[in-house]
Amino acid sequence: MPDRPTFREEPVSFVRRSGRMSEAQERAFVDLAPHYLIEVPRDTAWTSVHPDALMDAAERYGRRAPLVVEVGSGQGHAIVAAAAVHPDTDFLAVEVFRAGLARTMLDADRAGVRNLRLIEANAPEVLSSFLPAGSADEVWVFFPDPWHKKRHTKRRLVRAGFGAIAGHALRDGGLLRLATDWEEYAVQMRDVLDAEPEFVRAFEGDWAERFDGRVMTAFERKGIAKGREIRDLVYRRVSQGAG
Ligand SMILES: C[S@@+](CC[C@H](N)C(=O)[O-])C[C@H]1O[C@@H](n2cnc3c(N)ncnc32)[C@H](O)[C@@H]1O
Repeated sequence: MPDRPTFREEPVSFVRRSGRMSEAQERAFVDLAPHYLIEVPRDTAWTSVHPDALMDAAERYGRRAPLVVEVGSGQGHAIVAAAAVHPDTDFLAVEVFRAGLARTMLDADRAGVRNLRLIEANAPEVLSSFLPAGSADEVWVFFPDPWHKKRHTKRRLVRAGFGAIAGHALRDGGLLRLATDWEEYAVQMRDVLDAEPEFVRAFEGDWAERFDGRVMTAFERKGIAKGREIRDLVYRRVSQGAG
């Protein structure tokens, strides 16, 4: 019996966007991907990470350092900025949006960022299959698609079961940081993670303080412009049985 979730049977939290990439973006894939992009061995379906593949961080980054993973990194604004100011930490951006990955590589290259790698794949698969257990110090989920229509909420990334998926990749004591401008999704995230035995709240009161390592992205700006509250959450992974 397989002991990993089979993601092809689950609704995914993204739609594949078509649309052409600009010339610069196409070039990023040719010129910059060899340095930045980690090719993940795949199963037959596009999104399926091969269940036997495992990332060797020391080989990928050429050293051993704390690892921060951002899932759904979009254009890469947050992770490129963080990688630039924390050269002693390794960063991994996981995204399905090719033009966003291209933009991330171009910005990283321009900023001289070398401690960043990118993966084009369905994030839950990367967290649960490709990253070795306990290999990440932090997992970030900033402004995930809210899928606000009732019939779509099952597509949300942070839903029942997500704690186990993120918890697999995180080391004991590691942090799961989240932010959203969608109040009802924020409440769902908190309910889901409060119920996960391997996580405890790392904040007091109803919501966490704004994470000062998170730069303002277009999604946050848009939420603020629409008068929405930005909600931050942060959870600490505890070893099973200790929490
Ligand atoms: C609303 S955007 C936010 C981007 C970025 N975090 C920010 O704050 O600017 C959400 C992003 O998550 C990506 N995404 C959604 N589901 C994903 C998944 N399962 N795996 C990888 N990326 C995903 C989407 O392609 C999109 O770029």
